[in-house]
Amino acid sequence: MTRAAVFGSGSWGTAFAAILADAGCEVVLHARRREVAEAINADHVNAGYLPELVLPDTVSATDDPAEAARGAELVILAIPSQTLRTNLDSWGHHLPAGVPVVSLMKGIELGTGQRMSEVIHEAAGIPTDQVVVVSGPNLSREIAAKQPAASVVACSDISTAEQVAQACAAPYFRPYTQTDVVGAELGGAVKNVIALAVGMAEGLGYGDNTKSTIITRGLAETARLGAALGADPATLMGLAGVGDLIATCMSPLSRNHSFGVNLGKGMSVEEVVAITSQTAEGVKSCRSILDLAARNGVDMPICTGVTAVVEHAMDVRQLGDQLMNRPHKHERH
Ligand SMILES: NC(=O)c1ccc[n+]([C@@H]2O[C@H](COP(=O)([O-])OP(=O)(O)OC[C@H]3O[C@@H](n4cnc5c(N)ncnc54)[C@H](O)[C@@H]3O)[C@@H](O)[C@H]2O)c1
Ligand SMILES: O=P(O)(O)OC[C@H](O)CO
Repeated sequence: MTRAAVFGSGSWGTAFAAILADAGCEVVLHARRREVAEAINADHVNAGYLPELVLPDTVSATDDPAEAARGAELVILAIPSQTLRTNLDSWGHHLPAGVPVVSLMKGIELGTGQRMSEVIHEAAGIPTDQVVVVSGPNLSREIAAKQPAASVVACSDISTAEQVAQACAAPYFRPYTQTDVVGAELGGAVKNVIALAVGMAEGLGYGDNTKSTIITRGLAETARLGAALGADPATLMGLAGVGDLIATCMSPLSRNHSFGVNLGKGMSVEEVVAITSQTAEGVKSCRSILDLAARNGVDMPICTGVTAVVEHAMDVRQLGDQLMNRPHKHERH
């Protein structure tokens, strides 16, 4: 039985712990707060995040990172992107050597413009051929309800990707292996910003033509960034690209989508943050994605507009006009 350590006991870390357990792993979940770990051990439920999910007996929890990491044959990281480096600086030295380290995060680090796999490599010294990315249309509440879904397991070393895919293959969770780590990570990070834009459009009262237009042109700007950074275009047409883009942009369960809806309805960023208890990665990563695009000479008009709204440089009601009134161009450019 593979022993897996999951760091981050929020929505996705908890749902992924259940996937691993249902795939036959013994799982230790690391929670920052002792009372959360104790409640999970006592009740087999993480009430603050996924109260409807009863965790199997093979999932236990601890607030001690050394204890979580001890003997792990597989490490999973499911914490907010902008706090990953601080977390790894604090307990990354406990991670066992020579085991796959899986990123579930969907963001780009502010300041450095690094993808999460790059942060893991740099901050925890994990060799790149042991860093794995799992990304796809995986809304945690649907996964927790054991509704069928698939995902991409990407690693530069295909045998490591296959090892991780084997460990997380559950009856309701179907992994597909990949070697395009860059494409998988960009698809996951940029779709959050596009989902904010779709949410804003919905909040402003626009319908499905508008939303489909944003999704499709959002995919176009993701593909341009991917091309500049060496991603395989096919990855962005797959589960980690268009698959996740559709799920996140269309679902009321998406935190990014919901955040955008509230902005479109006229709430301020601060007001939405105040009522949002979970991570909406696009709000922080819009700036880092835009900086990464600028450094690579890539035009990302939807990300530019979303960032302007998030940073108070533009009223949400101006976003549509700004996007519609740009010079006309060929669809492929
Ligand atoms: N929830 C989903 O449906 C889902 C699906 C796929 C990917 N993801 C990605 O997984 C990552 C984690 O998302 P989530 O939904 O589990 O988030 P969440 O907000 O539900 O949970 C975040 C977890 O990280 C912990 N954490 C550690 N250090 C922290 C810090 N300094 N500040 C705040 N929290 C800290 C929190 O305690 C919490 O357990 C994100 O990058 C997200 O985009 C989420
Ligand atoms: O709730 P969101 O917007 O963070 O999206 C969750 C997942 O990334 C969907 O695949």
